Amino acid sequence: MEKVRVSAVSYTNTLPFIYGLQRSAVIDRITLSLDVPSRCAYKLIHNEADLGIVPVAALLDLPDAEIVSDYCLGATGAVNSVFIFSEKPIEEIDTLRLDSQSRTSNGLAQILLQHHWKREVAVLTSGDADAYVEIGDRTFGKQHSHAYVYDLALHWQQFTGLPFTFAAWVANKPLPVSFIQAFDEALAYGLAHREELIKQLPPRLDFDYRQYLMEHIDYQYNEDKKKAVAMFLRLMKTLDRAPINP
Ligand SMILES: C=C(O[C@@H]1C=C(C(=O)O)C=C[C@H]1O)C(=O)O
Repeated sequence: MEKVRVSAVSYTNTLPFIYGLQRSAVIDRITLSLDVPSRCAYKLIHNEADLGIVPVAALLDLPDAEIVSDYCLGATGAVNSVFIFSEKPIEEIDTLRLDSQSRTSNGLAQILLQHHWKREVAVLTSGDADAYVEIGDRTFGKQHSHAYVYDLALHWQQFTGLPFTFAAWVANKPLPVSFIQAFDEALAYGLAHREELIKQLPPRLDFDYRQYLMEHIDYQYNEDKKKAVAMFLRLMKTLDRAPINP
């Protein structure tokens, strides 16, 4: 069989998965690329990859896709790496700039503005705005750099009572069951060895990697996370289709 083309997120949150894949025989059956989330989505949609950790918002553009793993990038409460940053309270913002690296969090921000905070806000993809969405490692240590900081997974939980799923392992075509099994075992191995991985990360005074990878990111794709995906996709369809990434 040809190698399976895998697109994984290039952020710290995905390192446990990479750690597991690199220590499994499955690594010889894949070509692995590391991409920002919006690019993972693009690759799956345009058949430049077969399997990826794909922002769940992109499922709307992937009619034949299947979530194939028991693991995801999620959170139960605060995630600590997906924010709206602002100098004004959310009640006073008129414009929001999206993050070009995101699909899901761009949608989540707009869902929360419309349905949770009940605000009508103009959405921009570039330029100056009252507030902006930012995801991933670029947010590390930035909690005190803005007057107002909204952790979007925390606000989703307050809005719905549910955990949140940012991205899930998605295949855009049927893959052999034996491959999927071996792949998932490699992911599980990486998660079980997070402490080893954390020891290898360069220490940072302004960010706690252990708390992030052991507590904030919640990797289990369980029933409540599935419910969250269904609810999120339903709410996405209620939005005026936002300008999103390719
Ligand atoms: C928790 C995060 O979740 C991410 C957010 C995504 C998105 O907004 O589309 C996609 C993948 C995840 O990397 C993060 O990046 O900080």
